[in-house]
Amino acid sequence: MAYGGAAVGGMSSIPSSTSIRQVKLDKESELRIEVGIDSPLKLRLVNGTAEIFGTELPPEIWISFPPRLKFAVFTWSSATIEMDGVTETDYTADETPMISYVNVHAVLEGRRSRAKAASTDDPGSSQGPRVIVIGPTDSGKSSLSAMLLSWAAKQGWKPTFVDLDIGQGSIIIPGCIAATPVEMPIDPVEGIPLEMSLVYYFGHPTPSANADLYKVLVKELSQILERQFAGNAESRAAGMVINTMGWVEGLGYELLLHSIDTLNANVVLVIGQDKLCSMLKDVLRKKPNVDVVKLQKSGGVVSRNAKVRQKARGFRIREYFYGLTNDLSPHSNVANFSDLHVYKVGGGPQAPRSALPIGAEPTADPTRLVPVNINRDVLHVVLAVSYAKEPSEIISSNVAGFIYVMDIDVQRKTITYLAPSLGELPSKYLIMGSLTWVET
Ligand SMILES: Nc1ncnc2c1ncn2[C@@H]1O[C@H](COP(=O)(O)OP(=O)(O)OP(=O)(O)O)[C@@H](O)[C@H]1O
Repeated sequence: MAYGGAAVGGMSSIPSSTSIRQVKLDKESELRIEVGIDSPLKLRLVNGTAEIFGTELPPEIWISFPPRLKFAVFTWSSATIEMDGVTETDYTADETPMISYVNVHAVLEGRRSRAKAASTDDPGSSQGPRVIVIGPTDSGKSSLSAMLLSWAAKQGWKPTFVDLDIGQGSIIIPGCIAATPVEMPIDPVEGIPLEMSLVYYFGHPTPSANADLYKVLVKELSQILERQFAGNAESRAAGMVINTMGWVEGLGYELLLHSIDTLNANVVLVIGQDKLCSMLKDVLRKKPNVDVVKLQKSGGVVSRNAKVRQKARGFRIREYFYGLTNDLSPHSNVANFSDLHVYKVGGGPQAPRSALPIGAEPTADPTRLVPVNINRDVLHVVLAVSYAKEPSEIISSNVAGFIYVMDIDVQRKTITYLAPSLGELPSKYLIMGSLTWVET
């Protein structure tokens, strides 16, 4: 799911067709929609009040939702909605977990207010809630994170959104861990504005490619956030909402525990899994300031298989360069092989076997930098542009953005790449993972 921006309604226009359908929603019910795969859907709130994942709909304004978007229009009171266009499905539901979600929000609000009132000299009590949302794939983690952030922003807080879900990547592109302050309710169409985001590139859609690097990057991100919180009482009191990966077993579970620990989460929300919830309660019992809360999964959450997820990753990358509605104009540039330094991170033994003590097994160094010779293997790869000033800073540096390799001319030793903006890249150090994309 893509979300972000200032307010719903950036893409309004008046529908031309006469096929407008009206849906009346009763108190605490929702209209669940999957937009058709080929054309957008227009929708407006005719009367009452309604919200999409925590962001209120403006009255009377037609909003265009892009193909394939899945969402729910929920009302606390009652609402009349009009739709114009094709949907894969749309139906109303009056059983939702929204009351329990908003109750969590109310508790978090109380903690934020108490943190704001506390003296900033007391780092413990001036820290607002650090909420981590955990659950299997397709349990509604991103949607719940969006609601908690939007409801907080609506009340004037600027909570920090931390996205550790490298599989989908709701802040920027898949393969990243990222954080950004959320200053306004999130626009379910436009996504979160990127300007303030802090992004680290892991490079793969699953952590198993290099789990130790994932941990290192979560640690880097947390250190920067701690520094920011130390100097900013407002964002410290607003706290964080952390979205996680849907891998909750084995290594995935271990990485979740690592994230809880590293980011000092003090509210653990577990969606829809009793076993996971009780495991976490058990292991976190020794941390009395951490609350583990089980929440019900919404029946509206749409499941996505591996193929759909893979496609969604491609759409996300396309959206980064071209915008959701082709409203961005990326630039293609040409550089010489010698102008760019591409590195892969991790892999390969740390030291040759001959250099190790007898009997010792060579271990892979998760943060080892491996220079990449630019050749046809780099074609169609998405590369992160590091802020590093020298190679030794690559692991600890966040990234400025991404380029996409469109063409490699081995004879002329030139590389043609697509960049989101014109001009020189902020750095010549590029990180390569396994993320590729074929422009369509
Ligand atoms: N109540 C709802 N009605 C309709 N669609 C919904 C509802 N809640 C969530 N969805 C949609 O279901 C899909 C999966 O939800 P979401 O992304 O929140 O799950 P997730 O647990 O974060 O998934 P992942 O583990 O893949 O990141 C999304 O497209 C989301 O917009």
